Amino acid sequence: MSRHNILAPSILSANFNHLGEDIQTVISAGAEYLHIDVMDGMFVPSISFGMPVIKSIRKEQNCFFDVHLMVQDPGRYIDDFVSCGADSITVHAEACTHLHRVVQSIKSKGVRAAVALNPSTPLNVLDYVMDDLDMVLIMTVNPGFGGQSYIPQMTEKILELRKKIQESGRNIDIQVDGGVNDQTIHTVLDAGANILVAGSAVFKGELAEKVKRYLNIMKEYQNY
Ligand SMILES: O=C(CO)[C@@H](O)[C@H](O)COP(=O)(O)O
Ligand SMILES: [Fe+2]
Repeated sequence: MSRHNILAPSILSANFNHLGEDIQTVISAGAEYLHIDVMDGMFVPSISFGMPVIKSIRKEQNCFFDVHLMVQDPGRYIDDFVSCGADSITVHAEACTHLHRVVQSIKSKGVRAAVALNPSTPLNVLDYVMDDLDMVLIMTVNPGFGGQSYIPQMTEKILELRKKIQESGRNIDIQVDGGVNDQTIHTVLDAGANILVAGSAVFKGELAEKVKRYLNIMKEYQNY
């Protein structure tokens, strides 16, 4: 079966002094998604950036905005993130009291809907929303910071999710986020992930070279 693999550089690890240029570099090198981490200091300990920053990037970029909301009760902000340019919105299952309602609200705005699971959250919390999802995000670190190490037990979780999706005949992307780098990229692709977020591995290196190298590796897994 043919699989569409996508690289999603996370700007959390970018140098904000020249953010616009660096985004252009990773997109020109072939990255299809731009991963945008929003943190509220409540759901996760850290605070990153929000709507004004995204809006301002959107003025100069028409690439795909993959917005990862690490925000408590994200249903309050769906309209805002759609109007600042999100193409896909990911909410955490753990942050939503009414997950089904939030997913419906994202879909009703005509953008892609995704749910993220923290490392300790089991896959079965998705059972009754799966039909409405375009993507599931398996967190391979505890959310909140860039530059953490991949949690090895998450490989089993990715494998299990890939099996579940295959058996159901659904067409749902599996995104992984956290600790994806030279050491772990083959592991997550082997396990069945097809959208790879990479923050520090891309932005702390030679940007274009890193993106191209990862895309070449991902090509080897197209017929998985
Ligand atoms: O959502 C998050 C962190 O919570 C991420 O998207 C990070 O930005 C990934 O960074 P690396 O682990 O790739 O450095
Ligand atoms: Fe993220």
